Amino acid sequence: MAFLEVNNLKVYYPIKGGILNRTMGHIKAVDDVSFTIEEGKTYGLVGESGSGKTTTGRAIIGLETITSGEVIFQGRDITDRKSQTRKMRKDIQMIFQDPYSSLNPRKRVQDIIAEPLRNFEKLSRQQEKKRVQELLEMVGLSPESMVKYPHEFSGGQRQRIGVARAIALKPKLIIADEPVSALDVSVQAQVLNFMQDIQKELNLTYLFISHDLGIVKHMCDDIAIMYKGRYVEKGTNEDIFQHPQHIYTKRLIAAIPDINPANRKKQFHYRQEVKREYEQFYDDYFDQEGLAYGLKPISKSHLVALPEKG
Ligand SMILES: Nc1ncnc2c1ncn2[C@@H]1O[C@H](COP(=O)(O)OP(=O)(O)OP(=O)(O)O)[C@@H](O)[C@H]1O
Repeated sequence: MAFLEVNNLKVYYPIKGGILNRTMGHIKAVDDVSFTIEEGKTYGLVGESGSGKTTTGRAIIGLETITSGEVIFQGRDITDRKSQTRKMRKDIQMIFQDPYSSLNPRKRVQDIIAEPLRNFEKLSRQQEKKRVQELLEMVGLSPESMVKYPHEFSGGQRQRIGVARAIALKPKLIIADEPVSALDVSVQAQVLNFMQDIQKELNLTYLFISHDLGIVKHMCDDIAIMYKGRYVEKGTNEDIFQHPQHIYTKRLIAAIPDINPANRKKQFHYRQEVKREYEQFYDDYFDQEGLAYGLKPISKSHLVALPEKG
């Protein structure tokens, strides 16, 4: 039995218009996406802005209405949020992208971290304080942090507070939506390493959402590349980085900056190779079905990426 199973997930948003505000069509934010995650592993969802990563994560946790498909968590169907038990809701938590806006600026750290505990567990004042202290210690912050407000912390520290809140209920699955993209590069590595440590310590499973393939390479066991709500390619970390099949994946890999001077020549040649393949693919694509897809071939640079070939 897979730990988390997502089958044929679709999330469509209606496009309203006209004087009667009728539904004129749909934005297919997630369009027929399926994957499984094994316990204790990290599954990466990668793609450019608007590809449907966040919607996928939010749909799993019940924050978006699912148009069709199913979500099975530890053998139980949790597609419909109403059917989720309190226990299931505790078991899946989310870490948000922006540690600056996701923490309530008017609340003290103690109240921020204790909020899920207050919703789900009946603890005495004393027990709650002890638990918050333990959580702060776990994420590497001092007990004095309890009485401070979010603005008194750096971005990396705030994301640690976000993690402390997410793990307060001892969840099993954490959906981490771009957890480090709002942070300085120098702090990103610290937070990512810390997330890996805590994963081992608590046997957590991650659904890791990112637009940054370099980070995903570092973090994820299995990876799916998304484009316009659909999968372009999925596989193990090795499949994706050592043997990418799709030109879109190859372009993303070619775009990862390599700061090691020893690799520059290799990377230059790889980029040239990918560019040639992309141009060939682009020509084939527009010969066959360019107009059907509704894209005007204005110039090659006009396109960020192309959909799956055939
Ligand atoms: N509530 C909504 N109503 C209508 N359209 C939406 C809504 N939420 C998302 N979308 C659309 O769904 C598509 C997928 O959005 P989503 O946020 O999942 O992408 P993403 O890959 O996470 O992008 P980003 O990295 O920029 O957050 C986009 O075209 C977006 O405009």
